[in-house]
Amino acid sequence: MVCDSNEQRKFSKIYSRELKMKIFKFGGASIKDAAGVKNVITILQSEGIENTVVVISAMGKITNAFEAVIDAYYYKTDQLSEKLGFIEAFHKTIINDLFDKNDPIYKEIDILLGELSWFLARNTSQRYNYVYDQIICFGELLSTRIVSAYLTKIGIENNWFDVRNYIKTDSNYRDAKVDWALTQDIISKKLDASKLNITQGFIAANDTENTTTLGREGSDYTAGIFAYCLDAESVTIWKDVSGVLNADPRVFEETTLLEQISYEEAIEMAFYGASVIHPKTLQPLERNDIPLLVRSFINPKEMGTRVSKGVRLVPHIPCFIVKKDQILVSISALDFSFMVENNISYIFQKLHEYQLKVNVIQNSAISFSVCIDNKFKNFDAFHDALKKEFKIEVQQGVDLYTVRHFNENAVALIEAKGTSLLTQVNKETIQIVLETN
Ligand SMILES: Nc1ncnc2c1ncn2[C@@H]1O[C@H](COP(=O)(O)OP(=O)(O)O)[C@@H](O)[C@H]1O
Ligand SMILES: N[C@@H](CC(=O)OP(=O)(O)O)C(=O)O
Repeated sequence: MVCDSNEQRKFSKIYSRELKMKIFKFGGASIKDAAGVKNVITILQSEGIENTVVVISAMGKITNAFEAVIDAYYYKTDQLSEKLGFIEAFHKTIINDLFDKNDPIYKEIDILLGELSWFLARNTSQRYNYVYDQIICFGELLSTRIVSAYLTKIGIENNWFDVRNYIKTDSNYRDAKVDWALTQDIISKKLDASKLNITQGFIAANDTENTTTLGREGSDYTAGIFAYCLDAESVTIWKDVSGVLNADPRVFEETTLLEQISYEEAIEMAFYGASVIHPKTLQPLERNDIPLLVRSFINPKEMGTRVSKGVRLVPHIPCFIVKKDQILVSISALDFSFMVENNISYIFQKLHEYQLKVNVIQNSAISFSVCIDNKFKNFDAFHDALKKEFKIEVQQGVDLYTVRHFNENAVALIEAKGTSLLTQVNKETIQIVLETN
């Protein structure tokens, strides 16, 4: 029988879709202890383990523990061996709970910790960001070795690989940019799509094989990179919450699950500071129209949130995003002249130079206000650089609330939390800077 070309196209689409890969990402919270590792394996078994890439972060809060090692090493404090001891003991406790004493994992962990000691002893570089990436990567190398070994122990064949041989970046340590063409070429040629693949999130390598990283909390982004390069069926990020909620549950007592949101909505939420999805993750998915599912590793039977193209927000309710500990700065010229293009562009240049992230901007004829994040602790230097030419008023420790799809009740809820210092409204979004104490 000869199929017409439409039929053929339909068939090949269905067929190729069946062969498409799934990408799963498990963050630190999901594997913070031995019970967490077992739970991840149960989820993999019930979801199906073929044609899958599993991207895994460092266990629990171990990346923070590695940052303490980096500081002790770089600034030569006497706490280095204590900080290293904590990391070793943390992982050994987990493997003691998961494996028999003669399991090869003990040797693998010792080899990795030996490589780390070797680096600490031999490194001569003074470049902080380079040193940071060469050390921080051991969190993900350790966690993925443990998960892979546990799968092997219980008889599930899997393919552990070093993601640094797949994702290639420039040499901008701690915030490296992906070389998409090279990465796609390597992934499409090397990755065995038929297997259960286990690899690291967050880390990558440059063209001289040095480790680079994609920015803190970058494992979601790694999942997005694999999904894009493999034109995957979907990406599932497994979290300790039921999905994307309409507010951060650590700040708001009552929250509602968003069952369905568009990429655009998710990008807006991430832009305004919602920390549940890493902002860079969505772009590669949106480009290839790959759905992102955010599901609970605590209740894996629940559907969670589906992020996809052009869909309505369901349910259509106000969504709250909070950024704590911001600085509100109001800047005006000393001679009361207008704040126009030339001085505003000069101020922006300085904000960029001192790595101050601007979250709200408002200007009037003679003053210009910005609400900023002082993540890199450069605010005092910025203030010193500007105070000779401008009058600057500063209010530290304020909170920035953003409400998407706001209504009267939502605004009243926020305003009841403190004194409103600045409000900015546009069609879908209101931003309120609050003093709360
Ligand atoms: N809008 C939101 N919806 C769901 N969770 C949110 C939201 N805003 C903030 N969170 C917080 O994000 C946390 C999950 O993100 P994160 O800790 O980075 O996970 P992981 O370690 O798995 O990457 C949740 O525990 C929750 O407290
Ligand atoms: N371990 C890295 C990368 C990451 O994304 O972790 P998590 O998925 O636990 O947020 C970090 O903590 O920054």
